[in-house]
Amino acid sequence: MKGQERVVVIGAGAFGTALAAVISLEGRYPVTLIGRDPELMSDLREDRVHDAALPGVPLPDALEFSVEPDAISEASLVLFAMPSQAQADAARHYGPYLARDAVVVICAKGIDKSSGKLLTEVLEAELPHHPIAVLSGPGFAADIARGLPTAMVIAAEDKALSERLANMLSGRTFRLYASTDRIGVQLGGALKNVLAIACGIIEGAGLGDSARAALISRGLAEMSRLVQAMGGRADTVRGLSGLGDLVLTGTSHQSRNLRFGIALGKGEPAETAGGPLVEGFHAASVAARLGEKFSVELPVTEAVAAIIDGKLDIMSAMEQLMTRPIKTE
Ligand SMILES: NC(=O)C1=CN([C@@H]2O[C@H](COP(=O)(O)OP(=O)(O)OC[C@H]3O[C@@H](n4cnc5c(N)ncnc54)[C@H](OP(=O)(O)O)[C@@H]3O)[C@@H](O)[C@H]2O)C=CC1
Ligand SMILES: O=C(CO)COP(=O)(O)O
Repeated sequence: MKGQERVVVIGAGAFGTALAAVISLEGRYPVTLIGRDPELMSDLREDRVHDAALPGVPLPDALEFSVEPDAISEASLVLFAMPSQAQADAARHYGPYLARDAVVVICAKGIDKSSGKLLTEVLEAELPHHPIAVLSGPGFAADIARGLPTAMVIAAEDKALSERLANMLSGRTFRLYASTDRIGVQLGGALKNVLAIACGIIEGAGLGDSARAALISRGLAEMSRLVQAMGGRADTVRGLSGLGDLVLTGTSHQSRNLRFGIALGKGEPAETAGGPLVEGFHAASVAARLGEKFSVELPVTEAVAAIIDGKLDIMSAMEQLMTRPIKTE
């Protein structure tokens, strides 16, 4: 990244708009938000509010909007803020417009379902000449956009790059920590969604707050095992991406994953309660398969995947989890 920095955020949904707004508000770099719907982008330019995604939140005057992919050609930093299952398509579509030394940041929390690969692997295959970083951690789009204090983590393989990105994107209300553990940061973001669904199931089925606390700590142990087996650092998930985000989305009704779990816990079928934006709905089965591939026990993740697939009912899942062989902690 040389010369004048320019930031582009692709994906004019809740998270993309919130990120573009909070970065633009600092006034340090020109920021453009790219969406696909010309009418929406024109309304955003005109009204400076995203009624569907962030109702009532004013967007900064300096924020630019575009539907043109070539708006990214001047950007030194490009944030991919579309859902996990759309990241590969987006890379194929926007890749040809990237500037030669542009850095790409994955802002989704999931695993690619069709390949079973981490999103960094998917984007590296599509965009082999660009460094790929990952942004994750606890932060609801609405909180970020409203200027409430939020801390997240940004991971890049290169330490200097991760620190540069954290400095570049942090501001008065949005604070980023730097990491070099892209595997831990991504898996923390993807697996916490599955565990937030489990917290929701517990709530919806009336199984009590003690069960939720047990699930959060045993879920964390599960995340650490998979991260380590896949080459990441176990302690990463005890930070913002992992524990931090699990505490947020496992307890706040703002979370779509928690709300989906509550609906399951109340007996709604997964097909009607789920949707493209419940990332854990997609990640559960693929994470369970990763557990098998890397010979790691993921009992909670496996139970959530089986409940979603209609292979296990909630009370049987609970019995299975409670009667596993006794272990040391
Ligand atoms: N909402 C939140 O609080 C947070 C969300 N995240 C993560 O951010 C990701 C996005 O979530 P969120 O913003 O809430 O979802 P939204 O549905 O609000 O936004 C998704 C956006 O992605 C766009 N999109 C979908 N497919 C493509 C594609 N192939 N190319 C370009 N754009 C595409 C959609 O555009 P269109 O409308 O044209 O389909 C839409 O604008 C998820 O992985 C989520 O886990 C992370 C932290 C917080
Ligand atoms: O990841 C999030 C906040 O950190 C958003 O969670 P949900 O996708 O469950 O709403």
